[in-house]
Amino acid sequence: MKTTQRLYEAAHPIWEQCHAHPFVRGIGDGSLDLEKFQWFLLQDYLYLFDYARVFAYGVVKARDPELMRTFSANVDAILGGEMKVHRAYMARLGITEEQVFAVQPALSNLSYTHYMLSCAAAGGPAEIIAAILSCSWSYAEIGQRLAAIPGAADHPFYGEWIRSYAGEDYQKTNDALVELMDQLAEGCTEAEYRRLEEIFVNCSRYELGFWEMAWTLER
Ligand SMILES: Cc1ncc(CN)c(N)n1
Repeated sequence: MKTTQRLYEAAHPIWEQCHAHPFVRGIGDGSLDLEKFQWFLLQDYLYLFDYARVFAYGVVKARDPELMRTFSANVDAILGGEMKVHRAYMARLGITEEQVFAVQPALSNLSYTHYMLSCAAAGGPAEIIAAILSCSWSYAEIGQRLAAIPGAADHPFYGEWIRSYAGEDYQKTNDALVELMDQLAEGCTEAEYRRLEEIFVNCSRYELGFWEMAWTLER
């Protein structure tokens, strides 16, 4: 069995809780409170800077130039790609970048990013990909599932969010990360695999916590 298949199965019950979370369901049926989405957006914008830093650790730690370029391209894809959608929503809501930086990250957010950063600092490229993969992959799956709901991707407000994560660019970037995880884990021992699984499952738990943070407006 592929490493990523094992990881997926290990985190599957948590991912199903993410799909069933009222925040995610609310995006899908358009009923989500704007205040909750706005809080999510602010927290997620802050989150993405640290998420990009996790990839930046990969640039530092990769020995292979091609792998270095892959990590670097992902830093770019976050700062210049995924965050564009956030900036578009911020413009629609009249929020400036300065206002975002004045917001304190919620502890669920801070704990998540610091966990990823500590895994990246202590580990190598495989641990780094394990730390970012549940983030990238779970959103790819959420985007696809929400886009399959009739009319959801055309919603005048939440449609853009759904289309961005269900879209080809995001899906392709995620597919490449899934493939990279399998490549980096090739030939690893069972103990090494267990460490990757521990990181992947913990990050999935943090993903669920992030939805809850936004839903409860955790300060
Ligand atoms: C918390 C979180 N997790 C995942 C993603 C998708 N990159 C995100 N934007 N934010």
